[in-house]
Amino acid sequence: MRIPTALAANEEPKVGSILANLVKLSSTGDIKLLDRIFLESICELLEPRSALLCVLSGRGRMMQARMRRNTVTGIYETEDQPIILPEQQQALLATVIASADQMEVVNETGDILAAYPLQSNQDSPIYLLLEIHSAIDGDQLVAFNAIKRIYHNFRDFMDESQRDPLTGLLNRRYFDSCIHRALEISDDEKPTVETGSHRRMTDRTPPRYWLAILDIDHFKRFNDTYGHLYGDEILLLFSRIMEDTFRDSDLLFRFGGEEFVVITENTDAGEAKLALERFRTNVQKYPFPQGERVTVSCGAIEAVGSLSATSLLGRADEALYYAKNHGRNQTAFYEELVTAGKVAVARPTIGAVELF
Ligand SMILES: Nc1nc2c(ncn2[C@@H]2O[C@H](COP(=O)(O)OP(=O)(O)OP(=O)(O)O)[C@@H](O)[C@H]2O)c(=O)[nH]1
Repeated sequence: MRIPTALAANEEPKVGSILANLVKLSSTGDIKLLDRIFLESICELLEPRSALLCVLSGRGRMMQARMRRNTVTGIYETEDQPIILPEQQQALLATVIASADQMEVVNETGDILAAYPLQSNQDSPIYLLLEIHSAIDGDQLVAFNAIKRIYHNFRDFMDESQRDPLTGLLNRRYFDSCIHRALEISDDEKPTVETGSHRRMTDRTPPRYWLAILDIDHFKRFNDTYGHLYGDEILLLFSRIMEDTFRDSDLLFRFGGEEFVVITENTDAGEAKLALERFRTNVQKYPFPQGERVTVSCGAIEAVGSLSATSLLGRADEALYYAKNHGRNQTAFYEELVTAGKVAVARPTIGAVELF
């Protein structure tokens, strides 16, 4: 994605554009978008060579988003690829992570490298790393601090409203907006064959998504045998296995109780099957406390755009029901069950309403 910089070199930041950024920051309901708007705002205000946002996950992994100014066009470009930071930037970031204090150093080309802790007291602390030509002046500093504070407050708020408090996974409420976005993407980017018109076909393989409901088998037994706290521990460990097995880009939810959902991107059904089977066996192999063996049943379906979120969940649930009734500890794909005549084809629905 490219964004034009609103400011020419050496021009004073305009109050209007800063206010517009603050409004944008406070009006999004999506964490990834919030991170991007924050970086855009920082780029517009300070015109750094690059601005990098690092989010440390509880498991020590680092998620990054970076905007870097194209030296020819002057336009900022976001980088989606994993970033390997130069040694000096890595060292600076490590120092700031350890000290939780902001820090600046001058690099070999005379630019200032500055690192700021944005949310160092959270489970997932966030840091901002800037490469800037000259020190931030007084006016810029006021706006910079305001943008940082607003970003911090909204990210806190979103983290709380979108996450399940026990496991830290995304919650049921956040599911609706995510599934709609996944469906829009999978529908819009599907290759189309149109006679007479020239809809452009790209070489890029369109993304495909699978939705799976993951339900711990006989979970009630753990609560009944060892008590509710032990049950909570199982739920927490189960969610960690999800985080360790699925990709960082997959969306992981706890819907409530012992029911979890994953939206996972794969190239084809075979790859989706491998990912879910890997998860199922990882749960089965995991050394849970008290030597208990925990297993999971999964019901999965490809998330195609022609189906509503309600239909997708309903069909994944049918596949899960089948898995539960045929021995548990297995993954069932809705499409395969329909082909094999093991479940009836569901009638099309819009939202929760059946069409005929
Ligand atoms: N520890 C704990 N238990 C919960 C929580 N939420 C729901 N439960 C319990 O989860 C259990 C779910 O049991 P059931 O729906 O009967 O299903 P199950 O025992 O997992 O059996 P199958 O799904 O049929 O394999 C109930 O005993 C709930 O009380 C929670 O947050 N923590």
